[in-house]
Amino acid sequence: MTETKPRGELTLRTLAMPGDANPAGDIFGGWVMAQMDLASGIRAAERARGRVVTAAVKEMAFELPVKIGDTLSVYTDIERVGRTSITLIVEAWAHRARYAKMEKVTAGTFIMVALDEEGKPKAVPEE
Ligand SMILES: CC(=O)SCCNC(=O)CCNC(=O)[C@H](O)C(C)(C)COP(=O)(O)OP(=O)(O)OC[C@H]1O[C@@H](n2cnc3c(N)ncnc32)[C@H](O)[C@@H]1OP(=O)(O)O
Repeated sequence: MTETKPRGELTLRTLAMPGDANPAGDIFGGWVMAQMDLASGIRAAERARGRVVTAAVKEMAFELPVKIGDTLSVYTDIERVGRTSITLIVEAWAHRARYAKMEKVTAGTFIMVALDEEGKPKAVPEE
């Protein structure tokens, strides 16, 4: 990866722990996706000013591994607001435990949908 600067707002930071890894010390992709989903939910719920749900995840690629002890930072950028949906570009960056550098490890497109109290899609309010 050649990018040196994350796209979007820092939405979530967390630490990759041994319980999230395989015996080789590589963090499970599902754990990384879960952190990205959480960040999408936080950012989209702020924009929707209410409950949201993940409708789809697209174009996800794991380009570099996350290792035990890395700090994972998840950045979100709202690419599009539809009637009820919010599309976010989500990037996960690892701050390496042993090296003072950040690397983009994964990115994906998350589509979140605003819901009303009955769980039906509802219009995203004006900003
Ligand atoms: C907190 C969590 O993350 S929950 C865990 C995972 N997520 C879930 O369990 C969600 C389960 N799915 C659902 O509840 C429903 O399918 C919903 C609410 C996401 C969508 O319900 P639908 O009845 O299909 O709603 P509808 O057809 O009106 O689509 C709503 C919006 O979502 C968009 N959308 C729905 N599915 C997709 C998809 N696969 N890809 C892209 N956009 C989609 C639509 O384009 C529409 O956007 P717009 O209003 O901005 O034009």
